Amino acid sequence: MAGTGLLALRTLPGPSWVRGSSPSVLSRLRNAAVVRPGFLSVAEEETLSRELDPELRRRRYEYDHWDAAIHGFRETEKSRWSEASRAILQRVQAAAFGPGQTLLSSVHVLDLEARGYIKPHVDSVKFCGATIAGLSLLSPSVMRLVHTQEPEEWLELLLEPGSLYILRGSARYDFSHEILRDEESFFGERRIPRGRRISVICRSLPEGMGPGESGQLPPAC
Ligand SMILES: O=C(O)CCC(=O)C(=O)O
Ligand SMILES: [Fe+2]
Ligand SMILES: [Mn+2]
Repeated sequence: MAGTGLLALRTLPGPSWVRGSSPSVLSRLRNAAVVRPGFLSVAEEETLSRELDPELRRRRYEYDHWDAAIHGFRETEKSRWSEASRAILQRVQAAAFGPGQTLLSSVHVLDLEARGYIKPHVDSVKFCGATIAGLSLLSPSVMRLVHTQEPEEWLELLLEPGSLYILRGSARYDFSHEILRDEESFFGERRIPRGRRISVICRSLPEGMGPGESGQLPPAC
């Protein structure tokens, strides 16, 4: 029947910050790819960006990530935080990670310039465990997840400033993730203009690695 696909997409169940190629992929990943818009209060967003901005500004934007996945970025691995930021990171840990999961001791802070973007990749299993949780600051963006074996299966997450996203299990292992460049930054029909975006990313330790071994990890995962 003509138009059925479109009708199906329009009537997909689920929150308005997650879109998917089909109802089945949406329901399969319901707990594996999660967006919590407004996770941060405006004051918390300001706390984080005020703390991070001066540290990031000391660096230059780069155009070749070691695995060539990220363009137009600068980054830092941060392990010392103000008390106010530590409280925020503890909320992230409680919201995204299970009691049995240990986190990497340093948090990945990534600053993408307005024309910066992240190409599709799966975070290395050598350096990162089952769960990735990221806070977005400053600019909205669209994260696209595509199944590595069946590329017709995809999900798009609308990441507004102040939102938290969580990728775990199948969403983390079986799907690549990317942040769309400005020219391609649409959430369905809706244009999401990209500006500078800072993300604060917490990851669990690789499976089977004890906290004592995390010192051997490379600076960025
Ligand atoms: O900026 C983000 O939220 C994701 C970054 C990312 O995918 C990575 O560093 O592996
Ligand atoms: Fe990644
Ligand atoms: Mn990385």
